[in-house]
Amino acid sequence: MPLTTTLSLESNYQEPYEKQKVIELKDVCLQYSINESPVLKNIGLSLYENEFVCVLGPSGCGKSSLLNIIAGFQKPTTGEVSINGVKYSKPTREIGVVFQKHNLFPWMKIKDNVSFGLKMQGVAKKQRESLAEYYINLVQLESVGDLLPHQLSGGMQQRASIARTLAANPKVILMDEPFSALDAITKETMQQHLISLWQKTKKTIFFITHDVNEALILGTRILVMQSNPGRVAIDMKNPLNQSNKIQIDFSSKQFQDLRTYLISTIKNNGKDDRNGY
Ligand SMILES: Nc1ncnc2c1ncn2[C@@H]1O[C@H](COP(=O)(O)OP(=O)(O)OP(=O)(O)O)[C@@H](O)[C@H]1O
Repeated sequence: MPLTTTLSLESNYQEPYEKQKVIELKDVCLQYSINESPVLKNIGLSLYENEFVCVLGPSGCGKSSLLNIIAGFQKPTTGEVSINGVKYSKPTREIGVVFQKHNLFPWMKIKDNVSFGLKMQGVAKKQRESLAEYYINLVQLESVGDLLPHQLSGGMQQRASIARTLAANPKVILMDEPFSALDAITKETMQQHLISLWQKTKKTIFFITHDVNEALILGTRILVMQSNPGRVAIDMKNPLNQSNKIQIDFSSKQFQDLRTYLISTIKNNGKDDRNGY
């Protein structure tokens, strides 16, 4: 696949017609204060059903700001965001968020943490217990449902956070560096868990990471942002990850070339000085 054809300062990514557009950002700009330059400028971006979108970019380029806008936590200064064609500017149940640090309630058992959102939605006790059990099993935490968050390892806590997010049955899951605080082995296991969850649940995932390998392992699509102002510099299909296969050959030339290409583009703030890979 010639990457050079996908290079553009604006996102011109288009999915085949049979895929449903879930999230759409039109001309989104963000300026935190009138005295400061814009953090995000003219972002046009669509996220489609069952996509796993990984977002890379230099520190401070606006990745989390973009995620906060999609989550409805932050209102864009101009431009609009819609889900299934309906504009929104506040958090919606259809979008779940998983952060770098788990946000489980420390005083609640894992099963109660997982069912908390359902309780808030007024779901009957029996039904929320059975849904909590289903999602706890899905993230393979069945033996720890009665424990408190501090009794779990970091990876297990993150899995519980993911179960809590999934239990609310959102269409889209936004993840802001969810595995960056984990050790290398746990991170790898979590990546495998997440791929398997994504395959089972068919959610749209928008996943911020600083780790190029992680983006290449997980993403079906990779965005690279540039800074000052934050824009989408590269929007490409991940040629290594188009068939839901979990194993990627790290020693392959294609993997190494893509990795070098992405790293060089991030270092050069969105520009690839080697004209493709
Ligand atoms: N609430 C805020 N108020 C003012 N400025 C902010 C706020 N949040 C972020 N910024 C600024 O916006 C810019 C982009 O920050 P953001 O956290 O979105 O970038 P990022 O790409 O996620 O960074 P990193 O990779 O380091 O997490 C930075 O200059 C940051 O200081």
